[in-house]
Amino acid sequence: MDGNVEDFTETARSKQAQNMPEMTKVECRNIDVFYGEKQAIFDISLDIPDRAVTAFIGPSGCGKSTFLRCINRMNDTIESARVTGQIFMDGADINDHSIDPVLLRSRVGMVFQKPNPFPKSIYDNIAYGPRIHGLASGKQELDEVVESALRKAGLWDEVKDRLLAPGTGLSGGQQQRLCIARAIAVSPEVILMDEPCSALDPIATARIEELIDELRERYCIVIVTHSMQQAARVSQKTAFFHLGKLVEYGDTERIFTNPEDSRTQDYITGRFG
Ligand SMILES: Nc1ncnc2c1ncn2[C@@H]1O[C@H](COP(=O)(O)OP(=O)(O)OP(=O)(O)O)[C@@H](O)[C@H]1O
Repeated sequence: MDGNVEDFTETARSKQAQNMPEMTKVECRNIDVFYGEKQAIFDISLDIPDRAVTAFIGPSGCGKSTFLRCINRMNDTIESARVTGQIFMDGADINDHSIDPVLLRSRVGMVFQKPNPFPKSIYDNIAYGPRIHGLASGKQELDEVVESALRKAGLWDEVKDRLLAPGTGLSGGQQQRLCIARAIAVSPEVILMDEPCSALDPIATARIEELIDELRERYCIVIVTHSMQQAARVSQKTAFFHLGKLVEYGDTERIFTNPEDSRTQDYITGRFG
């Protein structure tokens, strides 16, 4: 048979995705976040689409990271933090008492500002999550999961001959792609990225941006960025935050060319922030 079925299905799926109406993956409703007495997020409601990149932008301290951390319940790990409101992923309330936050965090992976590989080999950095979550039944299957994650993160060719070398021995950009591969290895549906390029040089940044563009065909991606150029390059949706409030949210192209709110206009034209 000419061409294989999987290729065909994937092509059809991505074609379908281009033509399909936008599907919401994560619905956030009336989110407030407090650190002790201090309120950091004020009544934010936002629908995040699947198979697209959503950028969170806004001046320092406006609450981008705090809001991002609500999506995988990372704020649960901060003692003073209290979150109210509801977040639904595929219609299910992620704060429901039946949801295991550890499992949730494998479905909603996170990549941080500074690459943070484990002090383990490249192979074990990737294999760690699948082992814990029982996602591979033997050595061969685990090898396949590791290879597949490294390929999707665009790192396989650079590391395939040194899988047992320490992850911390890679360059900064490679370490960040290793962390993306580590998130991918547990088959997430959503990937949260908190300023993933801020510690990288322009070439490594461009490589990560290309990767984000490739990954959006499969995942719902949310990226916090200080770079407006980066938001414009990689995202389809942009949310502008200011003083803990969501000021404006919409198609990236519109936000950057025709913002409705004067605060958004001032921020994107560099008048504050
Ligand atoms: N762990 C914490 N304990 C107390 N307050 C916090 C904590 N984390 C953040 N805040 C406060 O909450 C507000 C929002 O911070 P957050 O880090 O979410 O903003 P941000 O927009 O991501 O900022 P930046 O762009 O500088 O990273 C700030 O006033 C910050 O000081």
